[in-house]
Amino acid sequence: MTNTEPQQQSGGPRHPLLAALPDARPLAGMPSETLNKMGVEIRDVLCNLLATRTAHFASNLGVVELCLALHAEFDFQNDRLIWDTGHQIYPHKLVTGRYSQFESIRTRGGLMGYPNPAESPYDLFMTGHAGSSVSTAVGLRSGDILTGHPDRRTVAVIGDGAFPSGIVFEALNNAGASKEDLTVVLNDNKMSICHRTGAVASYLDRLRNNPFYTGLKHEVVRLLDHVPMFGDPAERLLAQMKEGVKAGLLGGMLFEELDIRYIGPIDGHNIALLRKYMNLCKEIEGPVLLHVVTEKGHGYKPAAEDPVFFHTPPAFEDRGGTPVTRGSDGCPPYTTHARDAIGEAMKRDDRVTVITAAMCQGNKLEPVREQFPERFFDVGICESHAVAFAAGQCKTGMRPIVDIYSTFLQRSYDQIFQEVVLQDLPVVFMMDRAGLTGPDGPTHHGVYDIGYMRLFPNLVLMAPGYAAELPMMLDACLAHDHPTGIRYPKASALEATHTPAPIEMGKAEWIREGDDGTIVAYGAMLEQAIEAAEKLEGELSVGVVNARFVKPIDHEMVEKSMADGRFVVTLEEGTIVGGFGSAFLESAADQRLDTRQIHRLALPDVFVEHGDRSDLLADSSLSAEGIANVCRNAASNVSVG
Ligand SMILES: Cc1ncc(C[n+]2csc(CCOP(=O)(O)OP(=O)(O)O)c2C)c(N)n1
Ligand SMILES: CC(=O)[C@@H](O)[C@H](O)COP(=O)(O)O
Ligand SMILES: [Mg+2]
Repeated sequence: MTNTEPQQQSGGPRHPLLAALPDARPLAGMPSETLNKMGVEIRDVLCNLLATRTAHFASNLGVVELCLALHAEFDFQNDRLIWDTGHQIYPHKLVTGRYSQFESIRTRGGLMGYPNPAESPYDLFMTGHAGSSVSTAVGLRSGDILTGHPDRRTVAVIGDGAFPSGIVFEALNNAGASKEDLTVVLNDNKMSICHRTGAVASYLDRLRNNPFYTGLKHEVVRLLDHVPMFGDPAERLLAQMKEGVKAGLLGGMLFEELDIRYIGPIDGHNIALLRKYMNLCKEIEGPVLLHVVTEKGHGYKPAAEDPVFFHTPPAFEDRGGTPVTRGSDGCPPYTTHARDAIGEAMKRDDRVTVITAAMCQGNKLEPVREQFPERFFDVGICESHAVAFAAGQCKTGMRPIVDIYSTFLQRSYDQIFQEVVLQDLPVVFMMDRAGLTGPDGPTHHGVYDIGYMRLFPNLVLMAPGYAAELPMMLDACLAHDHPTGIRYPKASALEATHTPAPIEMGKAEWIREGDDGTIVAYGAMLEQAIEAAEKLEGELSVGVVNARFVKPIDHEMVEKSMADGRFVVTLEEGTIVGGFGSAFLESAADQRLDTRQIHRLALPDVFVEHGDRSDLLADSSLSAEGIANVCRNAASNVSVG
């Protein structure tokens, strides 16, 4: 499947070099040719993995040589290594003693798809959000000095997509001033998930054209050396230009001016060269930025040609060099409905804009980008900026939609507070992936937004229970002159058969009435609620409410659902702490209702692991069967006097 197939030894293991590695230490003694052979094995493992499941692919293919060179030149049992974001961690896992468990990656109970300190001392932080690597590396260096370990070296590897995050510049600001030893490896593959955007991207493009990389440096410096240093003013001007040009040849002036030595760009697929420059970095005192050029998807041609699709492709089978994916089944996901609703709103009203923080592909916004290029904004992995930018647009009378995954929106909490809700600006937050994200796990589950958003005054928060509601909700948000938010999970959207009640701010929708109890679902859990009520027919008469709003919550609905001592089961795909169930309890308590009738079903107050979404939901009784059982218990246990 790889361009360079590993040689199967008769009767031997398929990946003899990887299989023989207890940890990364033996790499130090290996010649670069052996490491190249190990690289072939790693790519073979990666390609085979993708035949079985969706996983991060192109980014991992691109860092194989970089990973091997790093582990050959440093000892990360003692030294410190942080992979920014962590989605490109697979080669690192394969060489740090986890080859034999690798088959389990991204499955329940198996290896995580991100760094995980519980798995290995080689993984220092559990991460999945981009941008923090340089900061944690600067902190590690500082702590190692304070605790008497100045011998330890510190390396952060950060991609060009993550690099423009504001926090990276905060860290470089600190690193340059501290003058402590630190190596930042900038892995420049010209890609974020989509094509990278912004001025830093253009700067990196210019650095790539640097003669140092293109091989012309020696030649140009030789020519410049023939420019006379003394003589008439014209010659002196030339001499000054010579120094300027030389500085330009070295490139990286942006970093040099911050007291960070810039080296590169160098070929990130040449292990021997990488090792040479890593050694140079070790020699240099103070912070160094090593600019490494790689190809995302390197070693598997289709991935190199289409790194956007192959960032996290669905499982595919390689048929003679052509990847063949299985067709998807089921109803379209909420994300598709959200995208269509955004497109329609932009068609109708030219004040509407959409802002993504580097997730155009994940949010399926490509057609919107094509149709409305002047009102589509990809600001890069800069969520805080995205929100403040939206606030600025809003002030001018525009109607921005901020389309960000729930978990990544956490990065912009203060901008939501200060720039948007405190100003009461009508920004619309579309919180995609609000719920369990399956194999990505705890770094990516969007399970906190209900709690963290509902604290703010002015903000109206809602969640659709079925597909047709999403465009109705977006229209309601855009017609509302205050901040609003809509949350929806990574799941296919229920195609409800009833005629939806019109959206009225703060009003729930009754789906069916019941004499014994009521299930009140916030968002996509409505599907399981309806199924549970149907299962219980003949046993219990259970009503179903589509709550629609967590803020303002429908107090009348709360009162009515509990009337005559009926039990209530609240449902949400979010943490039990401070979520919809809590809002329901608060409303019931404020109305002096008997809160013993209320049972909250939500995700537990722990970090939920990675795994299949429906399995993880079932663990918390958030399956139709689980909900039905809770209703049965509630009916038999709750006695209201
Ligand atoms: C804060 C945050 N926002 C968005 C993402 C989603 N995301 C994961 S990887 C990625 C692209 C990263 O690009 P780069 O750092 O260049 O790594 P590459 O995949 O190119 O190797 C994005 C946008 C994230 N993980 N964290
Ligand atoms: C590493 C990262 O943050 C993204 O690649 C993320 O895994 C994408 O998630 P989706 O596949 O749900 O878009
Ligand atoms: Mg990149």
